[in-house]
Amino acid sequence: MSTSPVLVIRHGAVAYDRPVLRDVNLTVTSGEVVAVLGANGSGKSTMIRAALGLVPLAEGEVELFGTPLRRFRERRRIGYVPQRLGAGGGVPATVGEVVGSGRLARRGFPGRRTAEDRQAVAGALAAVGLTDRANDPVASLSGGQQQRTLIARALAGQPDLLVLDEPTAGVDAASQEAFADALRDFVARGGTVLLVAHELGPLQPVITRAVVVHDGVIAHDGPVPHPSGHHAEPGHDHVHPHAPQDPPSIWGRE
Ligand SMILES: Nc1ncnc2c1ncn2[C@@H]1O[C@H](COP(=O)(O)OP(=O)(O)OP(=O)(O)O)[C@@H](O)[C@H]1O
Repeated sequence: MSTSPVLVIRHGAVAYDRPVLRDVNLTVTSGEVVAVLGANGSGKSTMIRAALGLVPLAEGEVELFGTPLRRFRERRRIGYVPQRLGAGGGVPATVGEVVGSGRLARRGFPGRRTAEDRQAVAGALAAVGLTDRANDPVASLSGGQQQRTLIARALAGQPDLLVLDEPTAGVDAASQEAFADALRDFVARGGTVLLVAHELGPLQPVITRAVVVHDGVIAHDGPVPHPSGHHAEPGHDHVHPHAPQDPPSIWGRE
């Protein structure tokens, strides 16, 4: 199996109105499932968006599949599911249509739908457990199901790298298990995954490496750190404001 770098960030820095990321160095290799963890506002989303060229780097460089970002043209090799994007949004599309749109980059112009397209869409719907909802309007689905629709759209494109920003936020436990299985299957077929998460939950066994972002720098890169104290309690959702005496945590929301 090839272990070539899929994504490299070297000395990456991003600033909006103020610096948000500094000297980020990250290499994701083929077959890895890397979780980006860290507190609210630490820079996790910014890091993956910069890696995809959605946010400009103030310093440093990015390579995707061995090609510098500015010369990278094989967008279809990447499936990206952004954070909290309501797939419904008043668009009267069905689940099947939204997932089918994930095939567009793969089609030539004028782009007829092929048997392969149909198969990929069916496989992606099955992977996220939404086969029986294919003909329903996306707007009629729950938030978690809409999130799964977007994951299926990314899977339908049969990317080599799947980048997901909080894919399981607001998704129930059974769906998280189904998503973990879908990821396993994706990696078994040669895929690589980079995902942002607050809680790993059922995803934990699938994760091969964790990167913790703290205050705009990578504070840990290695095995998944174990949550400690009350952060480890089931159901702890990390959204409460911490009392000043709380120990600092690199795990949850502060
Ligand atoms: N487009 C933007 N313009 C200005 N500031 C931004 C922008 N996007 C993010 N920020 C700021 O950059 C910092 C990092 O944000 P980012 O979304 O990367 O954090 P995060 O770790 O993903 O947080 P969360 O867990 O809440 O999603 C935050 O202070 C945020 O307010």
